Amino acid sequence: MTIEPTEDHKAGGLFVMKCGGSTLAALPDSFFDDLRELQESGAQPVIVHGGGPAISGNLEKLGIESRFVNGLRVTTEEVLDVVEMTLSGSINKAIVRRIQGSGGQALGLSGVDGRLITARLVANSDEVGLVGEVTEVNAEIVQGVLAMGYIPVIAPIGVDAGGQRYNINADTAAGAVASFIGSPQMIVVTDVPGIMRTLDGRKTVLPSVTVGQIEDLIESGEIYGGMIPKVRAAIDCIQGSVSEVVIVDGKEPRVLSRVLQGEELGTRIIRS
Ligand SMILES: Nc1ncnc2c1ncn2[C@@H]1O[C@H](COP(=O)(O)OP(=O)(O)O)[C@@H](O)[C@H]1O
Ligand SMILES: CC(=O)N[C@@H](CCC(=O)OP(=O)(O)O)C(=O)O
Repeated sequence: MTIEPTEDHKAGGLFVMKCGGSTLAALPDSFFDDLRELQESGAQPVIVHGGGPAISGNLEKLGIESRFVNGLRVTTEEVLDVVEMTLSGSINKAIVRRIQGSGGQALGLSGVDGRLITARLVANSDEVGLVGEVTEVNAEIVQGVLAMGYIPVIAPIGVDAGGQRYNINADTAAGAVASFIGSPQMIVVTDVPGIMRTLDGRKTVLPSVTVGQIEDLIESGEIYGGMIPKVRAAIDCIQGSVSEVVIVDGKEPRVLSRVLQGEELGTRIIRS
């Protein structure tokens, strides 16, 4: 089974949207109405979501401290139970319910289901524990769900051949899904209007940045914290089938359709 993106994908074809935990609760109903309209008009959205703040909140309730190394959660088996419960459970189903509430069709999955996301330990697992990097995404499952008329809503948990599960940063997982399914575009929906930098003492959104400029922005400290995995995932997937990654604020009205129509909104990360 193959997916044929429309000639002009910006008018509505296959695209991956990553939705951050920072913004999920703040997304207005109109965001999901826009998504439903896109689905009705023939677009093929694929959602990969985060949920970092909800995981930290659940860990805190259990008296478990959250620790991060370079933006990655230090993940023990005990932490992983909470990560999986939160991402594959409450967060995933909340997104599915909101899409359905707007009249759209959605099907929730985690990377474990059908071995959708195969992963292995990251190189610095001695520091971060059971954190995974993606080795493969089963594109046929994504294509099958889309062909049935549902929006796949994917929680970023990976699994290996031996059945071990891994916690995967949601930006990293979204970039890998975009690459493996051959999506021309990834839209990263977050809580800021794009990549910002301070110019003349004022914070301004950069309309576009190249892969080359990103390293300088990280080096100078202007890109830090949660923005780092986003831009790193962008760099990785832009080297493949994805031609651009757009970082936008989910509270912006009709943000998805406006980005897909090519409106200058947020920050576009492009090859050069
Ligand atoms: N240059 C930058 N421009 C905008 N935001 C930045 C920048 N550098 C770091 N950030 C931070 O990145 C955050 C978004 O990442 P994160 O909180 O992990 O969001 P999400 O949950 O959507 O993945 C912003 O709220 C902001 O604090
Ligand atoms: C390894 C790792 O750090 N995994 C993340 C997965 C969730 C995530 O990435 O959520 P956001 O998109 O909201 O940040 C975590 O445990 O928080």
